[in-house]
Amino acid sequence: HWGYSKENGPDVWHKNYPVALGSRQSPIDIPRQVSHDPSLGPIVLDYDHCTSINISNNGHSVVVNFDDTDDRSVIHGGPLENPYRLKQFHFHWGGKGCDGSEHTVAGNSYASELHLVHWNAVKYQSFDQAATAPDGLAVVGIFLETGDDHRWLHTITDAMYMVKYKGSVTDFKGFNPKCLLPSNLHFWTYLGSLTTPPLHESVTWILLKEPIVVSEKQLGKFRLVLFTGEEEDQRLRMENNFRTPQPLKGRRIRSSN
Ligand SMILES: CC(C)NC[C@H](O)COc1ccc(S(N)(=O)=O)cc1
Ligand SMILES: [Zn+2]
Repeated sequence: HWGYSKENGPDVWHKNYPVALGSRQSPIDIPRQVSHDPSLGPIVLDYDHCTSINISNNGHSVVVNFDDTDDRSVIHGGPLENPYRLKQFHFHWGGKGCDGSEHTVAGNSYASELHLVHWNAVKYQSFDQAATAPDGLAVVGIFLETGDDHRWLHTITDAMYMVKYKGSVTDFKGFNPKCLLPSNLHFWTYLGSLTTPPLHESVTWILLKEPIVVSEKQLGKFRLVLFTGEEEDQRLRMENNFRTPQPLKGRRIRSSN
């Protein structure tokens, strides 16, 4: 099965997922100069009646899942022609003192990257169906840099204790990811893919320019989570669960204000 080690990591994913060598793969490096598109309106995250359900360890990341049976939590505006429904969010991070973001900015990585995953419920009947369509998904990427404690991240890192092992899941209700947003929503946007298998080329990426700040101590709690299940002999710490930047292949990246 795919993972992030030498024998099953990003460099060999193309063997089982040939789209890994495709023309709109993610993540990418965001160059210093990006064309500013004044026609790009602001993105709006309507998460007021947010409905988180649980938090789980899927063996690749820690995921907070949402009830996506109606349009209670949606993102719209920016490059999007429809509202997209919030399905889950998860993180990618590095090892102790090392960077672990997936996208880079002018060649620079951040300590971690948060992905808020949404799907186009106007055009498609389910997340899995939307995930195979070129306009099916919209993922908001938020960079995490180290500094002071993040005032709300502890609710997530405390819950991570409960999902130490692959396959574990625990209740996680009433969490509104709005508390994880930076102060301004200026963004870059481009057409890309899932950054893990099945690597479907179905994602409109919306990357926020302003990182949020979390402490090294809080990031350390991410690394107490394991890639491996409770019944496995090996105990592999979950860290460096990121794919490195992929070829741009002529794609345009647009910048909001
Ligand atoms: C059946 C298939 C579509 N299921 C997909 C699976 O849930 C993985 O979904 C995802 C969702 C988001 C991402 S990322 N890192 O690009 O935000 C990667 C994989
Ligand atoms: Zn991700």
